[in-house]
Amino acid sequence: MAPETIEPTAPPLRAPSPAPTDRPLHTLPSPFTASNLEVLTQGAEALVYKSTFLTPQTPCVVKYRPPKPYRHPVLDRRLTKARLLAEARVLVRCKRDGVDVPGVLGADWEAGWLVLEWVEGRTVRAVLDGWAERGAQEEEGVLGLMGRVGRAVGRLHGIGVVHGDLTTSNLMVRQDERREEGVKQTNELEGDIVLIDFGLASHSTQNLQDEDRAVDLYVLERAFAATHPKAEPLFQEVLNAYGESFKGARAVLKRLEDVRLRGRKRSMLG
Ligand SMILES: Nc1ncnc2c1ncn2[C@@H]1O[C@H](COP(=O)(O)OP(=O)(O)OP(=O)(O)O)[C@@H](O)[C@H]1O
Repeated sequence: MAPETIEPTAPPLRAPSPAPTDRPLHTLPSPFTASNLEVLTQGAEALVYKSTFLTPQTPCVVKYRPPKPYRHPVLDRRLTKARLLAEARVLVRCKRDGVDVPGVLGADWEAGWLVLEWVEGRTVRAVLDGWAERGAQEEEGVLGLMGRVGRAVGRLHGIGVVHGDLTTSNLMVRQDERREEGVKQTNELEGDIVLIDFGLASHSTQNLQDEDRAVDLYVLERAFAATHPKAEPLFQEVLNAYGESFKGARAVLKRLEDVRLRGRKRSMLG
């Protein structure tokens, strides 16, 4: 696809002056309406909604990147488009190569939205918080969960994708479908791991370095230490499973040791 060029008639490259009216910036165009959208999160970059615009029985996720009033409109549109396309491409690639991620159902990069498959379940963060509140028992269940997280990240790295923001909020535990059929899922620690939020992901078959993969693991390790102190001692299980998950995983674990060392030096220097 030919790169977009800024037409000579475009306004000069400076921030536009504030709009004279209080035009709402976060309005999604049709087919989205207030009655088929429910806000899930409001991040700095994106608004994430649960939507029933397809059918009331088929929920989906709408990820909307609203225009940034402080950015030049031409650059803003170009950046939004690039980010949405990058996220959609990585998700499609993952799905194709058997990594469990939400499917892309649609996108309109001019309007700034992406529609993704709804994952029935909870984030690993919520699951581990619940487990800690219940007294951090069922260690075996958490070890199993850790192993599945390690294998899921390994599969991702094995196809040449680095997530870029691996936290326990960006990993979901898919709820067992049997629950919908009335058979209660006995243990919420069970369920496949689904990776979400590929807004910062990068993909490359040639240039992906062990360093990038090791930094991905390091971010996850730090997230566990900061948000789940009770689960941290079990984190080694993530690394054990990761080490077995693809050819080259052990070299990444070796590199992780260097990344940790640099991290420690940095925190000692303040
Ligand atoms: N496909 C999905 N199915 C179910 N829930 C989802 C799905 N995608 C996101 N969520 C929920 O919405 C929350 C926010 O989503 P996400 O992490 O993609 O957005 P974000 O962090 O605001 O995005 P970005 O980092 O790209 O600005 C998740 O933590 C999760 O609870």
